[in-house]
Amino acid sequence: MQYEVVLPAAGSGKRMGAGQNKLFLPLLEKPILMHTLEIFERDHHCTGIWLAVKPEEKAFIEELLERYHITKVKGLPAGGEERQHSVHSCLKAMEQVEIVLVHDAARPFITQEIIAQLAKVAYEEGAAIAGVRAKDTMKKVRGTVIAETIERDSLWMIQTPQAFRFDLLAEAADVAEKVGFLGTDEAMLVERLGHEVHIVESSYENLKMTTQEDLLFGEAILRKRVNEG
Ligand SMILES: Nc1ccn([C@@H]2O[C@H](COP(=O)(O)OP(=O)(O)OP(=O)(O)O)[C@@H](O)[C@H]2O)c(=O)n1
Ligand SMILES: C[C@](O)(CO)[C@H](O)COP(=O)(O)O
Repeated sequence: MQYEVVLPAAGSGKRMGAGQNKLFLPLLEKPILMHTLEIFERDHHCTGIWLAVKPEEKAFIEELLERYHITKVKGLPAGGEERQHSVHSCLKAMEQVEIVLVHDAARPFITQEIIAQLAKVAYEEGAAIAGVRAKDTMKKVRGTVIAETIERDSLWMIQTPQAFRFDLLAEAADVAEKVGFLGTDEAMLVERLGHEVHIVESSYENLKMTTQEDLLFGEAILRKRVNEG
């Protein structure tokens, strides 16, 4: 199933504490952003990449695209204040396609098998998101006191990619903007419209590089993959 992908890359990386966009930090000598881009560059089903960037970082990212021979980028629209705004900025710049994936540029370990499964379910059902089952006991806490232990069997930790029929996500993003709703993922915007969103079981390796220790885990994942060939 063919698709185009939106990669929000206009964050600040505050929780990484590196004093710069964390996507430029290296994992085994290659910037995190380029690891992510190479996955979609290599995937024959991906027909276009849209990268939301900070205007002041655009020229540097264009240099990186050339250096790493990334050819599928169709546009680098300006990102916004929040991740949702950055994604919306790409959706507004795109031509109508059948299936669009949204994937955090900060998740450089997604596999082509999971991407393919998401695109297929989105084609059949309209909306599909990646996630993994919660592994720890989950509790709601008020202040420092446990308010409730939440039944774990139905809890999933949600990741990206999130795949949609383009017109469904575009409408959901437009409505959210109109009413001033801010979600932490794209599925929330689609759920608000009353549309079912399906889960596709992903991998615990599909980490988001968020804090310093993620870089250690990330390098370990890359080394394992290199050793496995
Ligand atoms: N206004 C924003 C905020 C985030 N992102 C992107 O959304 C993805 C997930 O966001 P997150 O991990 O929260 O990244 P940052 O916002 O950079 O991190 P922090 O919240 O620690 O500042 C990242 O690829 C990030 O670049 C974006 O395009 N535009
Ligand atoms: C969309 C997301 O990756 C789902 O887990 C995540 O919410 C994005 O990160 P943020 O820290 O909430 O911006």
